[in-house]
Amino acid sequence: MSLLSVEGLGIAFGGLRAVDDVSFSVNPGEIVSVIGPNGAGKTTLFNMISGVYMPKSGKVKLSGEEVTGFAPHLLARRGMSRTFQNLQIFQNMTVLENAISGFHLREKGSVFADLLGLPASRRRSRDAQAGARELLARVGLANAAELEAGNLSYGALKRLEIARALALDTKVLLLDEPAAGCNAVETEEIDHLIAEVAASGVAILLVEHDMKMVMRISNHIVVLDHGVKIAEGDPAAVARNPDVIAAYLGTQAQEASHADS
Ligand SMILES: Nc1ncnc2c1ncn2[C@@H]1O[C@H](COP(=O)(O)OP(=O)(O)OP(=O)(O)O)[C@@H](O)[C@H]1O
Repeated sequence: MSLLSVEGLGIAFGGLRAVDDVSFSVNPGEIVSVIGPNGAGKTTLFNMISGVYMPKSGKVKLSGEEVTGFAPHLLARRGMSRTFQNLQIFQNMTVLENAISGFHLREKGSVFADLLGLPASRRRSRDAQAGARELLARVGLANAAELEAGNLSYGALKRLEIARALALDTKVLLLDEPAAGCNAVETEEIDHLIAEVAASGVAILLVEHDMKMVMRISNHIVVLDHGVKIAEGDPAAVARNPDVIAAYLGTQAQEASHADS
């Protein structure tokens, strides 16, 4: 069974159908990317899947259970986490503290138990610390645990954000432009990390503008244009699809005519 399935998802802003009747699914270990020209509806689709926007139509299912419009923390408890285009890292905290913060969404303990330092709360924080160190090792940041996050390179910050999103026994990981702002070396490190996470059985949904990266790491690509799914398939099939070529060439032609005028 698919870990994530999106069935006929749609939303409109005013009269504009930003996403219209989009369906696809992501299986364990699979990397699925959503691409499309600017304004195609990628971010809006992501926001509906991750509980930021309530869809007007359609369903989101996690392992067969309907979770349409569930708040992000409820999705996280069911195994779905996301990263954001803009880094959500606490720059003044250490790398380890940032990774630990990823564990707090799952915790059910009371604030009073934490304030009083009760045994259950001490155990939880020991577990979170051990889990966070494991995650840092997984993303190649074990040696940076005690550094202030603000001192990390941009690529390392992006990997820290992925580590934090993995803290919750994540089964479905949504990555919003994980390589944005990264140089070629950092992008390659993120490539490897995403492939490694997928190989561990996590279902990955990716929105990314770096087309080379998308073509390199995706098993399956969904193409949106004006809110509608115009194509899907493996990278080679999508790259030679005439509708996809026309959608991208159309945007370039528009940009060129704006540049001329
Ligand atoms: N909150 C909103 N209110 C009104 N219109 C919106 C809102 N969010 C997005 N839109 C519109 O919906 C359409 C899809 O936008 P969206 O940001 O999802 O596209 P995108 O594919 O992510 O674009 P980009 O590649 O530029 O990030 C656009 O026409 C956009 O102007």
